[in-house]
Amino acid sequence: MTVSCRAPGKLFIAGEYAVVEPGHLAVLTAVDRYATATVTAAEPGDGITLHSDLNGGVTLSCGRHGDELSPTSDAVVPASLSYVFAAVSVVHRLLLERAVPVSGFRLSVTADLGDADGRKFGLGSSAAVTVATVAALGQHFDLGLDSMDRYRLALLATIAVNPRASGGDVAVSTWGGWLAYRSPDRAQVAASLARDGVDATLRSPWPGLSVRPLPTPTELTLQVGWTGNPASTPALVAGLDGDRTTFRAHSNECVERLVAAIEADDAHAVRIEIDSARALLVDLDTISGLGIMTPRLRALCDAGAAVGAAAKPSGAGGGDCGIALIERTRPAAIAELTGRWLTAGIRPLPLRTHLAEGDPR
Ligand SMILES: Nc1ncnc2c1ncn2[C@@H]1O[C@H](COP(=O)(O)OP(=O)(O)O)[C@@H](O)[C@H]1O
Ligand SMILES: C[C@@](O)(CCOP(=O)(O)OP(=O)(O)O)CC(=O)O
Repeated sequence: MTVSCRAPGKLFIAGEYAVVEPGHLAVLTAVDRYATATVTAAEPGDGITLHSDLNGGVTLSCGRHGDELSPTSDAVVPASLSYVFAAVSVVHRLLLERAVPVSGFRLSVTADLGDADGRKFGLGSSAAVTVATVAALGQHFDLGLDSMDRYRLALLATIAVNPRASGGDVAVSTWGGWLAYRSPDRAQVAASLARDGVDATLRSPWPGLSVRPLPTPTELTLQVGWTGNPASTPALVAGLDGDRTTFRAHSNECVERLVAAIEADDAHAVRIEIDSARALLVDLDTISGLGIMTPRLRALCDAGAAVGAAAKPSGAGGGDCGIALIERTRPAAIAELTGRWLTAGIRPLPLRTHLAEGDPR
């Protein structure tokens, strides 16, 4: 028996950086690029084997030591398998808590979230890989996990690797479509995990967390441009020291208005709030000197302004992708936008929204 599950990548629409603080709001959308996790039962005696297609192929054998999963022999977990290993470890602990017999398996993960040369676009490969792994193991062991369980397990795995991660990417990779997300207090969640275990933490309150599916805008199309430069999100987030209360408050107000505009399918209001979100990021960048706005991201936004699209960096900035929202009824302006991006060395990515289950659009 083989089980295969895929999970989509993501783009931040607004709320980056603010959403790192528990209870703060972001809007994200899932895109039609995926990570896929495949689980097959192992031959008797073969234990647990993890495999990723990254870097030409990486394999790790794992075994149980006490209640923990760890690499067999003295191997360390390679960075390319850190999220997969963390996800398997969390599910493994849940299996032990539920007294489910842990028979051996081979888990293999692939992703198409970068280009053919293996360069990542910043479409949330770590979250997609983590969510796909949890989903595939949940099915393999018949754990009866719903979306909230899968999100929570994937977030527990994610913060084991990167404690500051907001989990917005994990949420949108779980639910798909457009999503309004408020991040939970990850320190409290981690404390609950250490104190009460996985199963109890799945059922406990997660202060700050809220997840709300949004309708996909009908009048606007999302254009995505890749700067060609990969960025390091943890390094950028770590640089965000000092008191950012004002930025976060303004961001929250802006994203709340954006959510209302998306729910009303009001294209004009959506564009206004995207412009405000960009202005807030530009101010944050100026005050903090983080390097969010690279010359190419600035060019990407300037091209948007020149054709009447609302454009901004997506995610931590410093490279990766930017987005532009523009009315579907303006094909000439869309063509001009992509032409300007190409001239500025920005590669348009032909991405579409990965719709949430049951979304009629
Ligand atoms: N195909 C894959 N197989 C296994 N793990 C992957 C794969 N793609 C990405 N990852 C994990 O995600 C990490 C990259 O995460 P990150 O740098 O945050 O990029 P992103 O912005 O795409 O999430 C990798 O180091 C690896 O641990
Ligand atoms: C700064 C952030 O709010 C947004 C970062 O978004 P990116 O899209 O840059 O993320 P990855 O590419 O997946 O690392 C940090 C966070 O929310 O954790």
